[in-house]
Amino acid sequence: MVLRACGFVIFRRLVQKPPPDNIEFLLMQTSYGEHHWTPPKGHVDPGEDDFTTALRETQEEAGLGKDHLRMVDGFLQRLHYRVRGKDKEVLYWLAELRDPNAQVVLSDEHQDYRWAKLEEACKLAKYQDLQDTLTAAQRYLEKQGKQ
Ligand SMILES: Nc1nc2c(ncn2[C@@H]2O[C@H](COP(=O)(O)OP(=O)(O)OP(=O)(O)OP(=O)(O)OC[C@H]3O[C@@H](n4cnc5c(=O)[nH]c(N)nc54)[C@H](O)[C@@H]3O)[C@@H](O)[C@H]2O)c(=O)[nH]1
Repeated sequence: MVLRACGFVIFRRLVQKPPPDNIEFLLMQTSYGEHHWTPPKGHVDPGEDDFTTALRETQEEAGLGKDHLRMVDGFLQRLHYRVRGKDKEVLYWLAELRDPNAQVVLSDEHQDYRWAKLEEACKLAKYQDLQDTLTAAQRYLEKQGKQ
């Protein structure tokens, strides 16, 4: 059985800085296990579609709902890694926080969060596949900005 989780790479743009240095990614640190950092995401419930999971988990874990977010079309990353002997697939969509000052509200599952520029975000993310995902998001947004 393949474990499956879905979520959002969420970013905000700082108004006081010019692109591309104005992009910050949201990473959250688990309150359990090895206290790893990831964007909001979680397991797909039985019968639930992937995008609904991503929205639900983002609401539950970060207190950010659909109205807080602007979806970025055309970006979807699939990560594959092993967790406790099982294959896991994680899907991340990309969304911008509409109000860069909107408050993140954590659940019991996380003990800390950070808005981080790409370099710091990659350090927190630690895993190469998640670093690649964040880098792909940054490149995607920079490319969009040039069009
Ligand atoms: N007490 C306790 N409880 C736990 C533990 N574990 C879970 N719970 C419970 O489960 C619930 C969470 O439910 P959801 O929110 O629905 O699901 P997810 O968001 O999917 O949550 P997970 O944390 O299970 O999944 P991952 O983030 O995938 O971490 C799993 C492993 O993979 C590594 N890893 C992480 N990201 C990457 C990556 O991008 N790339 C690579 N290569 N590796 C990566 C990571 O370092 C770790 O070793 C919690 O409420 C807890 O009750 C635990 O160790 N102790």
